[in-house]
Amino acid sequence: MDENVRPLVSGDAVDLEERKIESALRPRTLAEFGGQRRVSEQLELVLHAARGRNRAPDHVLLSGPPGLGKTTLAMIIASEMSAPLRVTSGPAIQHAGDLAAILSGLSEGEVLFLDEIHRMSRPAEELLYMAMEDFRVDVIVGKGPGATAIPLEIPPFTLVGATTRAGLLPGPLRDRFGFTGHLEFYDAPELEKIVNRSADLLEVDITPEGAAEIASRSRGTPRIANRLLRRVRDYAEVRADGIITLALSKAALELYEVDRMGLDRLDRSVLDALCRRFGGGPVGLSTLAVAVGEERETVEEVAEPFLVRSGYLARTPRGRVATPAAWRHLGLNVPKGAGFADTLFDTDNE
Ligand SMILES: Nc1ncnc2c1ncn2[C@@H]1O[C@H](COP(=O)(O)OP(=O)(O)OP(=O)(O)O)[C@@H](O)[C@H]1O
Repeated sequence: MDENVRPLVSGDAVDLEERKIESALRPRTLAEFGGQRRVSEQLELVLHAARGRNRAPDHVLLSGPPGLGKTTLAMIIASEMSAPLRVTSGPAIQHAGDLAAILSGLSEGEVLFLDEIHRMSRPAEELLYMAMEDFRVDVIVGKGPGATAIPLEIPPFTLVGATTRAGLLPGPLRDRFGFTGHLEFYDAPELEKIVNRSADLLEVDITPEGAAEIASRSRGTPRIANRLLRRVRDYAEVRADGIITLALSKAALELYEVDRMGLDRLDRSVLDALCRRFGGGPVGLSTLAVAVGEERETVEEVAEPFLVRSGYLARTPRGRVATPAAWRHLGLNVPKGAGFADTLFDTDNE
């Protein structure tokens, strides 16, 4: 992503200090984990039962847009099971051997968190099938026709896979998870609680209205709520007396270009390109991404879920389409007959 246009709310690069704060704000137990009531309750049951049987819980697949708590839940699973946690990610596992090395180093009951599991290489994926089901991997020794497979037992472990794209996971992989939880965007009261909890941990004074304002502009995402809180705190400390009130939240978020619907620069530039350059669409995702100078994945995974959910953008079989709400949000007149007929087809196809 281009540094100059990195938006405040959807950018994923934070400096070390910010990372430390983010980590300090992570809930440590399911009881502390606000929202996602259904997934939380289901998971609580799975973990409770596993503890009762003194066995590693079934493998868990967590899906949903970035920043909703997948990593946090993986950490909670490990801590609720009093088990060690090992963290890796799909892009880091390019060869089956990389995965074999990780798996063979696991201790009994360990939780292996595999982020972005949909980006793992195919050979590694096939190795994972056997490990998940039989707690065994075949280590290939040698090359070519002389290569032999040596079976290697691995201790029972719990895989926690996380993905923003559950649909991209092959069926056989998905089927090997005993529990699948889909994380939804948070509603405003849930986010408000998260903002208040974080403010408490950061020892920041905040009024209920100030917290509500930050929550309402956080795109249903705790990571964004926490990040906005930190920026508003900066503003409060530098330009005021340190107390986050409604007026102060509004002024700070305006300065950071987060509008009252929670749209940031990236979101607005996607809508802007869609409406002004492509007449509202339909336009293919790749073309749209080039027009806003972003990676296809950034547009699809960072901006679109919120734009679709907020009713500004629709995915149709022929491409992305701006809805009348998008035109209005940009202060533009809605053109007559601007191809909204397809908007009922919510599909990933270009
Ligand atoms: N339910 C929650 N209650 C309180 N804070 C939360 C909750 N969910 C997430 N957070 C906070 O939001 C931040 C982001 O969460 P997390 O890293 O778990 O998201 P993620 O879904 O793994 O994102 P990504 O897919 O980008 O890795 C964390 O710092 C955590 O403090």
